[in-house]
Amino acid sequence: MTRGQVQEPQRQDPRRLKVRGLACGYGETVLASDLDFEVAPGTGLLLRGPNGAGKSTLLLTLAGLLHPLAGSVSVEGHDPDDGPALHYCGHRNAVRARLGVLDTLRFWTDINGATGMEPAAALKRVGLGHIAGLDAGYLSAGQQRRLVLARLLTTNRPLWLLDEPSAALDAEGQGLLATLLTEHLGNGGMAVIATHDDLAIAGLSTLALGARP
Ligand SMILES: Nc1ncnc2c1ncn2[C@@H]1O[C@H](COP(=O)(O)OP(=O)(O)OP(=O)(O)O)[C@@H](O)[C@H]1O
Repeated sequence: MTRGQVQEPQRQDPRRLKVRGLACGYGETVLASDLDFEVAPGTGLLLRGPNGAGKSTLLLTLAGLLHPLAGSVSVEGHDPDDGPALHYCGHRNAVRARLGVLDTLRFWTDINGATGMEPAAALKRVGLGHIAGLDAGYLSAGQQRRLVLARLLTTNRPLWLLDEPSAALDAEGQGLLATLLTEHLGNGGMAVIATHDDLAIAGLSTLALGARP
């Protein structure tokens, strides 16, 4: 730096998923407790653990679809004027059988906000461009999963909560998922992903949930 130049302070992205003292479960059944973690821009968290450990339950709690049994979840630094902070993609693909593939994506995009890719371009990106007019009910399991990935692309939201996103995806589809996640994190996004598969992506740490007795 030459004399007289003022160095701009590094603009820190203030957004964070912040979890404090969180317990989640159903009624008297506590599946996980005393959870304290943060997910910062450009990073993600993998939820690991055996069947029934509570990964989906934790994701639902992070998404605000289940009340915490204790503690708090917040997405700090997110401007509500920018719309909802997160995408939640659960086990089910939320596909209506008699609605076309492109129309399904347009339907979601109309609801969620057209802040990302054009639906037709997003379909091509996930490898479904050639069947845009097909009724979504005729998609294979892996193709339905790809359609869900396209939903992430048509509406920009900083935090992706993904439950088994690679389920039913072939090797190429798993590579696509890794690429989309890498790009999302590279753009300052955040992610929490429950999976039994390997996801070779930089910037991920792991939270292991225990087995139930
Ligand atoms: N609504 C509910 N009421 C009571 N118990 C529930 C409810 N939903 C799920 N459970 C139980 O909570 C436990 C954790 O389920 P969860 O789906 O979170 O596990 P998971 O770690 O995601 O498992 P998997 O790897 O099989 O997807 C299971 O024993 C399940 O039966």
